Amino acid sequence: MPSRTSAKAPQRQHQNKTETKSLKRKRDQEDLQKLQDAVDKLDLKSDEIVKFSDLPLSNATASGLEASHFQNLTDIQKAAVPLGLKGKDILAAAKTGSGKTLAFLIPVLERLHRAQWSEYDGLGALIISPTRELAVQTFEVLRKIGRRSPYSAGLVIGGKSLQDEAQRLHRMNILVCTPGRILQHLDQTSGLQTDNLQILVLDEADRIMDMGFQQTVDALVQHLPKTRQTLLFSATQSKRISDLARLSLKDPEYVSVHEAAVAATPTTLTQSYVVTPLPDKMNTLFGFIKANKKCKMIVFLSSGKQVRFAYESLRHLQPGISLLHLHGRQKQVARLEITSRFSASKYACLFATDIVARGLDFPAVDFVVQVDCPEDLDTYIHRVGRTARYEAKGNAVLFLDPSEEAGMLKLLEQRKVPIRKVNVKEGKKQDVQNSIQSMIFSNRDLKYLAQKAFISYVKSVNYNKNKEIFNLDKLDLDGYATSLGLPGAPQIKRFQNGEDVKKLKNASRAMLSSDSESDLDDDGKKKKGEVRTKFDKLVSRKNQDVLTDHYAKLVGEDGENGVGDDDEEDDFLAVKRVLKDDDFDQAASSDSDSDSDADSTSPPIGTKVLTGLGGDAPLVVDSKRREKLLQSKKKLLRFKGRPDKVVFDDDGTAHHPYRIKDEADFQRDGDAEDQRRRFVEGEAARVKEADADDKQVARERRREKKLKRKAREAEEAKGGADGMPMPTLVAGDDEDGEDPLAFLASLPTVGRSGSEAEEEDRPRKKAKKRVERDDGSEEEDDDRKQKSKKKDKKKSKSKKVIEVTEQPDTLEDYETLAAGLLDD
Ligand SMILES: Nc1ncnc2c1ncn2[C@@H]1O[C@H](COP(=O)(O)OP(=O)(O)OP(=O)(O)O)[C@@H](O)[C@H]1O
Repeated sequence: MPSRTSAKAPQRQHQNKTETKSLKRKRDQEDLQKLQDAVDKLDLKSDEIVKFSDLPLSNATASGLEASHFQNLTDIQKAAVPLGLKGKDILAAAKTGSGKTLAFLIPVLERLHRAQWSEYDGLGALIISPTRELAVQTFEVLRKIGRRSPYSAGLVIGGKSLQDEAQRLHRMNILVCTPGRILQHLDQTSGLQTDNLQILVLDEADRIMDMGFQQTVDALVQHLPKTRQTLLFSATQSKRISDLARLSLKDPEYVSVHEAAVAATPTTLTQSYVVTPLPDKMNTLFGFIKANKKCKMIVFLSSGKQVRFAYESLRHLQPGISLLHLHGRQKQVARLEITSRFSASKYACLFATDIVARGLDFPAVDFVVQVDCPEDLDTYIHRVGRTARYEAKGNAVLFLDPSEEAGMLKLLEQRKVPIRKVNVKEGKKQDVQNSIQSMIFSNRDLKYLAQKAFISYVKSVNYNKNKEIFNLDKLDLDGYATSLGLPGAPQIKRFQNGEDVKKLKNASRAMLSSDSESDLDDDGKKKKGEVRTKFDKLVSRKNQDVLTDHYAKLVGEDGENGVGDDDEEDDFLAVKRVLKDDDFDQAASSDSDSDSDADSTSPPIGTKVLTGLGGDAPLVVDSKRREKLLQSKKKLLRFKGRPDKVVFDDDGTAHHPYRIKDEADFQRDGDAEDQRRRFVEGEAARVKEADADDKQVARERRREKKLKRKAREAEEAKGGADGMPMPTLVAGDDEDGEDPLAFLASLPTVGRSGSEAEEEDRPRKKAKKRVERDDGSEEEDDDRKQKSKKKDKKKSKSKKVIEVTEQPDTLEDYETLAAGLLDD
């Protein structure tokens, strides 16, 4: 009797467990229905929604928000979240720093919750950001508020092997990505299914929908189902009908909480402008930085070259505050490191391009300084929005050349941006021009950077269509070049024509100022009794060529320190140097017939002659010279004749691989047929021997693998018994078990653990099948237990990919992340 009771006990236990689970499932269903009812009943005009706890949210999201210390909703959240919960398409606009990120992340998590999304359902939500930094930031907020949610989320911002990323993507429920990279995956990664996509979010939507991303976004949308919900957010939202059509929005709700506000910028932001002529900008900037050493500030410049030059030159002048710089041509790891260093700094000055203008939420920024005029008012609004975020105060300063003042003020007024004029205190001004000049004199890299900075600045002004503000004719370019430490302003071919160009080209030395010319005798040497400064010597030096040997070595290097090719400088400012006879020797000559660019007497359109720099020939820099050189190398191959193939013997002597025997020697070796047979037999014996060796090696390898596997299984069994987590392996892992993408991970499944969580997450159909089979015999039951144990083991292995992997918290983690995931 007792034995029968004890045999029935496990069966009863199992039954109890199953009942508990089915009860729990029933309860969950009821909760879900209640939640859905509450969302349906949600009054969009209600003033009673003040706290997140007033919203009908899942427990996971509510507790994630609470744990992240978010309690009260901001205006945009009050307006957009209820609409988002109801599944509406939204076009939302609200000032910078007003909390738009949560306003779209909460509807994302809730939509998946109410659709009972599980890891097996694939991609449910796609969040697109225009820059990698912003994508990383959004991913971080998602991790914070989604810490109790069961979904896996990935960050796809490019930079590394597409294949490595591809292996993981099919497991992700939410992806935060940049447009280019996700399109690449949608085009090439077969495992990434978007058929079920529930919700698409475009953060900084106006930027993503504009010209730069137009084709990418259109192609991207082609991959997505039309039934999805779409949310568009920005501080400067456009309501262009064409954009709405491109995204197939369904009766979109336009939410603009600050439309009636007196200012388009945060009320806690103090905005001023300083009129400082272009040649004085560096002095004013340095003075400003020195006067605000106990502050955190972002200095915006118009291009990466400007940023690099300002950073490199001013850091040598040691302003007494830590300087950082950020631009799009830095390596991804460096970009992330700088972003997190600046975030963590109390006092620092970050020189940056507009890659940080949108969305980034650096804590406690005191000043935003716009040294170069923003390209449009939207850019102005986003740039100044890096300070005075949420409820904090902040200051923004705009440097304007006198020629930019009227036009810019008109724009600011039109867009309701309150700004006042301030003057720089004379005593605070710092003259850094001489220091920069002497640095340039001793540092050729810096000189090169200064030239590039000058060119890119002039180019940015010229390209801008708003000629009321951006007018090259009104700028003192010579003075600007001198302020960058350059001996003279490069003339721009586009503004010269016909005779002027010839004169410029032929009168290279004459192009020096008449003063310096008169200081020199015929040999270019100093006249008796004249005092010549270092700077005069620099100006009159013959070889002012920016393509020094040193630079030539750097050409082609990319990234942080390289001063390599510049994609951006190919057009009217692409400058070109006349190649000397011995420069790229044959390359120039072989090019000369087809490519008149190399001809020193007639520079083509798009060529810029550097004047005022001295030398026998006009100095021309060609940003495409590398490609041309490569092309000509190809051409040169034609004249080289056929290549010879050689093999090296053990002594390193080269031989031709095949040697034809002398006829007499061949006859001496006997009948041709006999020789053939002997050769075939010999080779067959050699192949057989090699085959046997190969088989032996393969056998040994198999044995080794088997031993390894057994050892691993024994260890796993031991580890399992100790309650330790099993090592995680995913398809595509290499043998040593390293997971190349461990960082592309999940929001942890908190609140439920182990098999319980698994049970819940498994598709309901499968669970139902198991319940139906639960009344089997004892024997069958044991059998099934064994099988299910094996199954569970398998599942726990695959599930751990999602559960065990850690999110990147430290910079090193991000480096790992970068190693696997990153660049468009
Ligand atoms: N409900 C809230 N309670 C407290 N702080 C909040 C709340 N919502 C957002 N914040 C904080 O406000 C800051 C700005 O939020 P967020 O980055 O979402 O602004 P944004 O509107 O997206 O700005 P931008 O237009 O510059 O992208 C963040 O530091 C965020 O943590």
